[in-house]
Amino acid sequence: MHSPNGVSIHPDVQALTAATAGRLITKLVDVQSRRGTATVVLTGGTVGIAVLDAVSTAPARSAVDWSRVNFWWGDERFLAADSPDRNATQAAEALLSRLPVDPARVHPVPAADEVSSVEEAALAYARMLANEAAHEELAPGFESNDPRLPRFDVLLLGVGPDAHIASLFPEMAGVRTTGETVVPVSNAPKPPAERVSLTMEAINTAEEVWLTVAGEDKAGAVGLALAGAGLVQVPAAGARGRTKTRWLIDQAAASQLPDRLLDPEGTGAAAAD
Ligand SMILES: O=C1O[C@H](COP(=O)(O)O)[C@@H](O)[C@H](O)[C@H]1O
Repeated sequence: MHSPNGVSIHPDVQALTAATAGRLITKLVDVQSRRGTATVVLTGGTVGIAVLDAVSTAPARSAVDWSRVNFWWGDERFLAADSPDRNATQAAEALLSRLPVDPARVHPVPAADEVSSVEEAALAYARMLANEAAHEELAPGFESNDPRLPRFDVLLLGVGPDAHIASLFPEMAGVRTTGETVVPVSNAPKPPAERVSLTMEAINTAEEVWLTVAGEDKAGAVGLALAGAGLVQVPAAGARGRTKTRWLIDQAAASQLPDRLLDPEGTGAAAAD
C-alpha cells in the first residue's frame, strides 16, 4: 500500500520529544474514539525512551484511557528481566509504571532469565503475537493486516547512527529475513549482542510507522534512508507504515536531508508532513 513519507523537523531533541508525545496522545485518543482499544509498538533507544517520558508528564495524557492500550515492543535486548538495559525496563520506568495501564495488555519480549536462549525468546514472542492476533476482536475495517500479528496502530522506531531500526542491523541476516514475524539476533554490532526483533515484514504491517531521530551522528543515516537507499545497507529506508510513515527528527538529524525534502516546492519553505 502506498504510504507517503511525512518529515517533520523540530529545532532540538526536547521539542521533538514533546511534539511526538503530543502526536502519540492524539493518535491514541483518536483510535480509542473509533474502536475502544488502541495498540502501540514501543522502541528503545535515547529518543524512544525520552518520548515515553514526555508522554508520562504531558498534561493531555489523561485524555487517553491507558487501561485500553495494548503495548508491544519492536525489539528487545536479550537480558534478565530486571536489567536496566532492557527496553521494557526503561519503558516501565519512563511510562508504564506512571500510568494506569492494564498489566495484561503489556507484552514484553521474554527475558534471558525466563527462557533458555535468544532463539526461544524469539519463538515465544512470535507465538504471543500470533495468539493475540487469533483472539483479537476488531470491527470490520479494523482487522489486522497479517493473521500472524495483532493490528498495530502506531509503531515507534529509533534509528541508530548505522541506520539500524529495532534490532535489524545493516547487512545482517535479520534485515533480510522474510516469512517470519520475529527474528533472534545473536551478533549485533551494538551491545548486547543477543537481541530479539520484529522483522521488516512485521514492522511494515503497522498502520503508521513513526521514526524518531535526533542528533548530528544520525544525519547520515536519515539522509540515506530518505534518499531511497537499499534496506539491506540502510534498514531505516525499509520501514513503511501502511497508511503513514512519519519521520520526526530534529534539526541536527536533518542536516543531510536531500534538498528536495527540505524544500519540496522550491520555494524556500521548510519541509512539512
Ligand atoms: O539498541 C537499540 O537502538 C536503537 C536506536 O537507539 P538510539 O539510542 O541510537 O536512539 C533503538 O531503536 C532500539 O530499540 C534499541 O534496542
